[in-house]
Amino acid sequence: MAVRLYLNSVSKTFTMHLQGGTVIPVVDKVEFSVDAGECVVLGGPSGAGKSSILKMIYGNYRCDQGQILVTVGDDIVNVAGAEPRDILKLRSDTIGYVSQFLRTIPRVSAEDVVAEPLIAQGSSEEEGRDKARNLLARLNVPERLWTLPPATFSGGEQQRVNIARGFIAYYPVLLLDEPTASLDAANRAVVVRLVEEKKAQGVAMVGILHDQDVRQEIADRIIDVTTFSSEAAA
Ligand SMILES: Nc1ncnc2c1ncn2[C@@H]1O[C@H](COP(=O)(O)OP(=O)(O)OP(=O)(O)O)[C@@H](O)[C@H]1O
Repeated sequence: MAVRLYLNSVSKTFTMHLQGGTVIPVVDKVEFSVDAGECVVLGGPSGAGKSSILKMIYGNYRCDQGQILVTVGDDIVNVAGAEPRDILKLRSDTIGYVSQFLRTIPRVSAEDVVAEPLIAQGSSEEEGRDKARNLLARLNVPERLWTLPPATFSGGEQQRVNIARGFIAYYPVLLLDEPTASLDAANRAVVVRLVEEKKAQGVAMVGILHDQDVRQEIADRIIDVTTFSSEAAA
C-alpha cells in the first residue's frame, strides 16, 4: 500500500517563557509511516507525548526538527514547514481530526454542524444533510435533536455529533483523538465500524485510543511513544 503519512525524525520541546525559559522535552526523533488503509495507534503512558504528536501532524504544534510528510495527490507536502494558509487547506481536504469534544456553534443545528465539512468539500447541502442524518441515526442520536443546536445536548450526545462530523467527509489522513472515550458499548461498536469503512476507502489513520477492546479491533500497529522520549534518546 502507498505511504500516506511519514514522520521523519520529528522532535518537540516546549519552552515555558513564564517560568524562566524552562525547556520541557517531549519527543525526540519520532519516526514512523502510515500506509493507505492502515490504522496506527499511539501507545504509552500519560504524558508520553501522544497528543503532541497528533497536534504536530494537524499543524497545531510546531515541530522543532524533522518533517511531517503527507501525500496530497501526486505531491508530498511537509506539514512541519507549511504556512498557516496551507495548513488550513490541508485541513479542509486532506487531514481530518476527530476529537472527543464538540466545539458548538450558536444557532447551528446538529445536522448542519455534521454536514459542514462535506459541504465545504463541494457537496450539495442536500447531500450533506442526507449523509449527516444517516450518521446521526447510526450513532443513535435521537431524531428529535437533529434540527436543534447541540449546545444543550448531553456530553455523550455532543460527542456523537462530533464523531459524525469527523467521519462524514473523506480525508486521506484521519487523526483519531480518543473518539470512543465515554461512549457506551453500542456506540463504540459503531465507531469501530466507521473506522473499518475508512480503512476500506484507503484512509491512513493515526489514533489515540485508551479503550483496549477498541484498540484491539482497529489497530493494525501500535507504536510505543516512549521509544521516542528524550530520556530514551539520551
Ligand atoms: N502546550 C503545552 N505547553 C507545555 N507543555 C505541554 C503542552 N502540551 C503538552 N505539554 C507537555 O508535553 C508532555 C506530553 O504531553 P501530551 O499531552 O502530548 O502527552 P500524552 O501522551 O498525550 O498524555 P495523555 O495520555 O495524558 O493525554 C507533557 O509533559 C505535557 O505536560
